[in-house]
Amino acid sequence: MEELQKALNETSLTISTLPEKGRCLFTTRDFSPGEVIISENPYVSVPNKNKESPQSKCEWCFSSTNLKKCSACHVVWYCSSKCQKSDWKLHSAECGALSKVDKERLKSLTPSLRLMVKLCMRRKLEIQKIIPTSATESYKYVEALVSHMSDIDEKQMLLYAQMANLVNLILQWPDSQINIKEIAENFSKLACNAHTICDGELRPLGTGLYPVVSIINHSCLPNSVLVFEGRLAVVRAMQHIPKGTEVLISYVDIAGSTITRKKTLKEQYYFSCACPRCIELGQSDDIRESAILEGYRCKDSKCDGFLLRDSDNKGFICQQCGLLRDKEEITNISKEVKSISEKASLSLSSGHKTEAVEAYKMIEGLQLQLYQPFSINLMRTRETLIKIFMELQGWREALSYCRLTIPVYERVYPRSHPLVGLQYYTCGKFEWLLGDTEAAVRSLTIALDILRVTHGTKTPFMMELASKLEEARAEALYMLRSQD
Ligand SMILES: C[S@@+](CC[C@H](N)C(=O)[O-])C[C@H]1O[C@@H](n2cnc3c(N)ncnc32)[C@H](O)[C@@H]1O
Repeated sequence: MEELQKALNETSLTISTLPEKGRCLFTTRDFSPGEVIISENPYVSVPNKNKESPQSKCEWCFSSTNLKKCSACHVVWYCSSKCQKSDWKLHSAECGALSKVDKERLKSLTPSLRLMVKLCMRRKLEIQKIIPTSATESYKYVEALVSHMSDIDEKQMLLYAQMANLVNLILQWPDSQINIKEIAENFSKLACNAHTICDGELRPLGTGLYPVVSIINHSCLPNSVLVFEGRLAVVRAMQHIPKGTEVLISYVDIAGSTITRKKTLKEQYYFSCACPRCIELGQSDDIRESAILEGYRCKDSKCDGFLLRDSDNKGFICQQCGLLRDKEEITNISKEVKSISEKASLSLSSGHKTEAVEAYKMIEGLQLQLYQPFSINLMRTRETLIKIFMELQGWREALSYCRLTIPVYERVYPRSHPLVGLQYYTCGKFEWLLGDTEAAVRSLTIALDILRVTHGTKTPFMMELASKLEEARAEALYMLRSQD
């Protein structure tokens, strides 16, 4: 760790340990908004391949274009010989094992199994000195990661043990070289330390283990943000961070109520969050906010009061006008939403997009009767409608739903959050496509102001955004001049 501490000193960071959090990363100088605090290449990474992201991706850079399959294992793809060469030391070892796996077993080779196979391979190659270690890259930093083995239940433990056995079957190493218990523990480490690698628009591309970035703890009011530039994890300051402050990112979607966030963090990361937002739990402002985000609306459609469960458990009482909303009425609408949701997702997965639009619009209508206008469930339904309308090239409908989500985004995320910037970016793109140049300039300007802090300015994604804005500005100016 001394070696790592020395390397971190050069980037104005220091590792400390707090009894309630374990290891933490602190700043040793001030950081300005948008400044890179730390960046790290993955120790191991693997692209995703699932229903939501079915296309193959380059094993090294995650690109989905110009792909060629590895001719030996037929599992891994590369977009260029440069990427193939960069991955060669690790892949040549993995390739040998994968080529021996029979076709049936290959079908059940999930990204997490592959990530673990790569982790075992990298450890072995480090011991054999085929892959060198450095001050920031070494298996010893994987060993230092928290595993929460004592917190996981028997069922989970059994699952990890079964997965470890599958890894063993793939590796086919002699008994002396394999430690099933260590592999099972590493699965547990991946669950609370690995990061989803996303593109500039925060769409998931893969999973990576970044042992140094993994030292950073969580807050529901983070001062930093983790984004990816290809496979490189980059942590940027979202605000001014004074010297001596703990660097904090958010591990989960911070849009939920305090109860929801705390529950997710406890289930996945085994800690009780005591961040400045979470310590408000149970206070009147927090109760009100939770009821607005996740609770029901008043029976009187003209009243905008929030509802709390009544003491007799008959239903929910509006805190503004005192009306009772019957439990049974709420249950009936919720059941209807559930049943239409099942049909809607079925239509969507089977490619019947027009049918899916109708179903999601019905859900939206029911949710409008059920929830507050700032409801997170309602926002999620509208996000789905935006996605389907984009696929159907229904730009006008997509824009109107996008505009409806922005006030909710601005309420549930800090102003400087990348998701707020990206929603403005989406809105600006629709406005531009629909010829509303002035509105597009407004939306893209807000998007650029937010995203230059979270994403920097030099990535292809940010350069594209900047050039779109320039184009929109030039067109707006031209239109103004031609009106004169
Ligand atoms: C990715 S690791 C972060 C580094 C970790 N503290 C360590 O010692 O290696 C995630 C784990 O850190 C701890 N952690 C992260 N954020 C925390 C917080 N705000 N409060 C308490 N524990 C936290 C939890 O044990 C969690 O499972």
